[in-house]
Amino acid sequence: MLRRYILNKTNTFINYRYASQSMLQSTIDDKLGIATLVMNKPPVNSLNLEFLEEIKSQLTQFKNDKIRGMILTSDLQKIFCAGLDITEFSNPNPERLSKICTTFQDTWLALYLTQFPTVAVINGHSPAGGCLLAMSCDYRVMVGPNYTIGLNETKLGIVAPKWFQDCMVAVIGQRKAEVSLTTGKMYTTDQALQIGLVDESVPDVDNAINKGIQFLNNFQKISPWAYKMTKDIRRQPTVQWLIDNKQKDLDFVVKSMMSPNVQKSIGLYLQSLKK
Ligand SMILES: CCCCC/C=C\C/C=C\C/C=C/C(=O)SCCNC(=O)CCNC(=O)[C@H](O)C(C)(C)COP(=O)(O)OP(=O)(O)OC[C@H]1O[C@@H](n2cnc3c(N)ncnc32)[C@H](O)[C@@H]1OP(=O)(O)O
Repeated sequence: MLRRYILNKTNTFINYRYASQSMLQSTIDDKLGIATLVMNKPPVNSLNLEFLEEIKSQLTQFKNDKIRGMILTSDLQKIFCAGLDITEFSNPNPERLSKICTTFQDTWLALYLTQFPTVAVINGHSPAGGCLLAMSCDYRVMVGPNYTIGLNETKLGIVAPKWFQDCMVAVIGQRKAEVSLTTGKMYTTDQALQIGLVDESVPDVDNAINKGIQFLNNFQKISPWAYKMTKDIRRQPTVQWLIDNKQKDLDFVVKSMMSPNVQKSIGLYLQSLKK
C-alpha cells in the first residue's frame, strides 16, 4: 500500500523498477532517480542476520543503480523498526552472534556513507537499532504524535556499541546524547523534534513521504560529487573508530552478550515484552 502511494506521488507508473525480496521491497523512480526501500518483516521489522544481509545487499544494488536519493520506511502499521532481533541475544550461538555483529557493522557503514542522500520516513516506533537506521540517514521525518524513538539499550541491560553512541552524538550533540543513552530514553515524536533527533514531525505518512521527496529535491541542482565529498568529510570522524576497530567492537559485543548478568537481563526483558 505504501509502495503504491509513493509511486503515485512520484508520478512514475511508467518508469519504475520494482524488486521484492521477502522482507524488503524496493522501487526506483527512473525519472527522479529516487529509490524507496520499504521494510516489511512482521511483526516488528526486527533485524536478524538474514534481514540485515538483505538491507546491505540492497544498498549495494542502489549504488550500482546510481540512484539520486533514497527513502527508507516501513510497510508495517505503527512500527518503523524494533531494532535488533532480541531473540538473537538470548543464549546466542557465538558464531552466529559474530556474524550478525559483523553484518550490522557493514550495513551501518554502507547506510551511513551512501553516495546519495537518504531520508528516513519514520512511520512507527523506532527503538535501538531502528533509531540507528533512522539516525544514519541524511534527514528524518517522523509521523506523530504517538510513536517513540531512541537508543534504549541500557533498559535491556546492554551497552549500545560506540558507533551507535557516536552516531547519536553526531545528530543531537554530546550532552543530550549522554543523557539519552545512559537513561535509555525513548522520545515521543514531539520530544524527538525538540532535541533534534528528527528534523520534521508530521501528522501522517502521506505528509511524511512528501516532506522526504521535498528534501531529496534539494539535491537536483547539487553535484553528486560535491555532495558525497562533503558528506564524507562531515561523517568521517564518526565512522573512523569502527573502521579501525571492527574486531575490538565485535569482541566487546560477543563477550558482553555471553556474560551471565547480561543474559539474565535479556531474559527478563524478553519476558516483559511477551507480557
Ligand atoms: C545479536 C547480536 C548482534 C550484535 C550486533 C552488534 C551490536 C549491537 C549490540 C547491541 C545493541 C542493541 C541494539 C538493539 O536494537 S536491541 C533491540 C531493542 N529493541 C527493543 O527494545 C524493542 C522492544 N519492542 C518494543 O518496544 C515493542 O515491541 C514495540 C516495537 C514498541 C512494538 O510494540 P507493539 O505493542 O506494537 O508490539 P508487541 O510488543 O506486542 O510486539 C509484537 C511481537 O514482536 C516481538 N518483538 C518486539 N520487539 C522485538 C525485537 N526487537 N526483537 C524480537 N522480537 C520483538 C514481541 O515480543 C512480540 O512477540 P509475540 O511473540 O509476543 O507476539
